Amino acid sequence: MSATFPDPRDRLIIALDLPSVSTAESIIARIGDAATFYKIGYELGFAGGLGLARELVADGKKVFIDFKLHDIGNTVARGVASLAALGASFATVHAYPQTMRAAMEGKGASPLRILAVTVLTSYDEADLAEAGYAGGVAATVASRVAQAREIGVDGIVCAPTDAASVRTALGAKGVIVTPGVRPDGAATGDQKRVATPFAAIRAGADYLVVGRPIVASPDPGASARAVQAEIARAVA
Ligand SMILES: O=c1ccn([C@@H]2O[C@H](COP(=O)(O)O)[C@@H](O)[C@H]2O)c(=O)[nH]1
Repeated sequence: MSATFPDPRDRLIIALDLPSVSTAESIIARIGDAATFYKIGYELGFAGGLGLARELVADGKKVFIDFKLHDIGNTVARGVASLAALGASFATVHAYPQTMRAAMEGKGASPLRILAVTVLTSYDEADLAEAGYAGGVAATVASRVAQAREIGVDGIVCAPTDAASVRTALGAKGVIVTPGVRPDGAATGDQKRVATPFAAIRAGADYLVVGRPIVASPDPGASARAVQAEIARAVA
């Protein structure tokens, strides 16, 4: 693991994949102090969520902006500089070398950590082949992690099922963030490479991203605390 976490709450990142700021605010209020870290992606980000991100930062929460940037270098660097100014803790880019270099340049001396997305957790071997990548999931993840490490990116987003091999390739220094996390019995939805919170932490993940199993739960605070209890069991 690349960091120490005195509080298991800090290792859970809740994905606010919700249609409006008011819906997100209501879920955040119900979760209360059970969460310290929120992720904002396309759905909420394109519905006014960047203002909410600023408010969360002002309230002392950590914010992950998950727009998975990929564009010409100048555009990526300037976009990342704006996310650094917003006070985000994490931001994602696709793991293409030019994009990763531009993002590292754009963040400058800010504490924003750039995470490179390897192979989406909704992809299996057939999806990757259909997208034109012949090498298979494990080899593609390995080659992207090697390039990310060479460039000096701060961390990696990968499936929990890839976390052990990514940790070996990355060494102790890089951060590993795993979406595709599902408590036992939770619906997988469109996620294809999944594991439980316990297994993800044991495989070497630093942070777990969990969305629907928490934000669509009848009691989001209790669901968040259940994931954190599993994280605590995994590190005990
Ligand atoms: O490979 C990836 C990269 C990012 N994500 C994001 O994580 C959450 C997962 O939400 P769930 O509801 O827990 O499935 C979502 O915001 C994705 O955009 C990912 O799933 N896989």
